[in-house]
Amino acid sequence: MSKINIKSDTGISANKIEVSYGAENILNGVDIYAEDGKITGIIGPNGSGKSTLLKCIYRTLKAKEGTIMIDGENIEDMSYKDSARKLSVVAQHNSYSFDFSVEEIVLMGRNPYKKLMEKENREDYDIVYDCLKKVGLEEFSKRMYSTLSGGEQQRVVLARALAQKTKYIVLDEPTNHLDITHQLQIMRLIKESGITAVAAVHDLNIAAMFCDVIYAMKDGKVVSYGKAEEVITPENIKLLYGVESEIVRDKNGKVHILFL
Ligand SMILES: Nc1ncnc2c1ncn2[C@@H]1O[C@H](COP(=O)(O)OP(=O)(O)OP(=O)(O)O)[C@@H](O)[C@H]1O
Repeated sequence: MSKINIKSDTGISANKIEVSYGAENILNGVDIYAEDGKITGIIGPNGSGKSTLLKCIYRTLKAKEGTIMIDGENIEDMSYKDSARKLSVVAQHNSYSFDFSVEEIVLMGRNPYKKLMEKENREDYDIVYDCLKKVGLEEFSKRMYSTLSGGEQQRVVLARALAQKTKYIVLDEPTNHLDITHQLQIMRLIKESGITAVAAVHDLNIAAMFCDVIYAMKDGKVVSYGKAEEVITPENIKLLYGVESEIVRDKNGKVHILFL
């Protein structure tokens, strides 16, 4: 693999990240770089370390070794409030200890801009309703989150992340639970919003359609990275998943995978 071309003052870089649970190494010196304005995809089989890497970036896990830099600043030197103004998250599993309405959950996206006990204002509500509209859920604002389907819940969590108005977003399988209409809607929304995204994506065709750069992970290491056509090859699919495949191009020239 060639050297990753990192700009030191913009984007998100994960540098030589190592994580272990007990004696088991989960990430073995992972380097990735998410360039401003691009969607960076992370693919790889179950258990390859995608979520673990994303958790280090969104600060629910501290790496044993290595650094995460956002716009040239080490996240360890940032307050949680400051990093939450830069980076929002759509995690893989989202449950709440108490039941909240959809509106209340999306309003949580405004917390990084509030002082302790400060009330939401008109602008916050306008942002919340604009984001609910973007994910097609404005009619659901008063519904309780627990009563929504898995796909509707996923879109609420995305609306909350968008309401945070960050430059960067981390998404752990954002199309999980979504039917194909909503998978395409959500990925287009992320692409068109111009937000810089780092996303773990299981569906290789979705990754090929929407990601500008793809990193392929296996056993806690990056084994390939580049544009979709460089990474999504029959050889890499065999290496990652042990499956035979054929790559064809759709009418827009995007790679499309046929599993054999
Ligand atoms: N808290 C933990 N304790 C022990 N092992 C863990 C813990 N969290 C994750 N692991 C292990 O780390 C490995 C990587 O997990 P991770 O969730 O990062 O994989 P992934 O690539 O995101 O997988 P998936 O595609 O299934 O979501 C797995 O083998 C998992 O069992």
